Amino acid sequence: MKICTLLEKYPYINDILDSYNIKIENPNVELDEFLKNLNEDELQEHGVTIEEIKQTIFSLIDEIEEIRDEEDIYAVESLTILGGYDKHGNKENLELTIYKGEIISVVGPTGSGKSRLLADIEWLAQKDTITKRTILINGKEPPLELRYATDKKLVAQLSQNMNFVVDLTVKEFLFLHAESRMVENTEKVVMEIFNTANELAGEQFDIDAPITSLSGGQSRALMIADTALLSKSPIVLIDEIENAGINRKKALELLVKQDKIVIMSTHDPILALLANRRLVIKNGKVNKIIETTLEEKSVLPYLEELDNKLLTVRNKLRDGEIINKI
Ligand SMILES: Nc1ncnc2c1ncn2[C@@H]1O[C@H](COP(=O)(O)OP(=O)(O)OP(=O)(O)O)[C@@H](O)[C@H]1O
Repeated sequence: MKICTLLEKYPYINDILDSYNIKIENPNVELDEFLKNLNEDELQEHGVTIEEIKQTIFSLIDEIEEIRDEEDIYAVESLTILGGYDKHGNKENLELTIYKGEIISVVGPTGSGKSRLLADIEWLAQKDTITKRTILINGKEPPLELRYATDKKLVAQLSQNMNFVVDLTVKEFLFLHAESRMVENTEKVVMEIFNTANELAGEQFDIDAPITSLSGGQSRALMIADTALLSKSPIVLIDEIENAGINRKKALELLVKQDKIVIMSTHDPILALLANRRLVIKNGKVNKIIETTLEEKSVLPYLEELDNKLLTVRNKLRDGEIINKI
């Protein structure tokens, strides 16, 4: 490949050459040719050989390609669920495509199969779960390595009973995660997640608090802020966060703002109506898909008012007050 093409594709090569004071006189020559014509004596002053420079350039290219491949994996535009069979073996007539930035709610009676649907998505099922559903990413079967890789997770899960077990402070935990993601400006990202988590949480917490000391609501607020602002996973599954002690509406807005696909199983009417569409599960299959109309959405303020009233009573109970009128 010619030097000019290489530099265009991998501008970091410039930094390598600069560090050895190598100037490019003719960018139209092939890399091998260019390297062959370097002055060995001058390079010796920098304690490096032509072969070593070649190796450094090739390993840089490999590294960049690996990062680019990974970025491609996370570039999810859509997720498609192809139907399988219900609990009685009847066919599930379903071909549903969900696009990034969409919120889908999953509703249905207890035991109907809501968690199973989320598990199928998490597992990127390929007719190999009890429901025989198939999950496609960008309209295609996802690569096998994605299903088994522990470090490349397309799907992040948030659930009601999630707790931290590591002995770190909030700050240490966020720094560790941000550094492992190799983000630029780690401190800024960490503070953004921390502040966002505090906006979502019912009660505030300190950045130096041990994460094991956080309440359920605070832990979930931290996980949601972390998932939205740091995790690469483009698909987020939420299993019943109704009593999670967090601002649910803000949490959903935050995830959608990051262009994630959000799928949540819920019994909470407010959450269900915040979604663009809701899947009604019956006997282990998606029985209906309902678009949330403007008319349905217009009920939201009323439900939110009711919800706030209930919250007031709950707080009064907690504070040992007597409940009379609301
Ligand atoms: N299509 C299916 N075929 C066979 N079994 C199924 C199917 N769908 C769900 N099940 C099974 O039915 C049981 C109940 O399903 P699941 O736990 O998903 O229900 P749920 O709606 O999440 O209930 P809850 O609201 O109580 O959490 C599980 O054992 C699950 O594996």
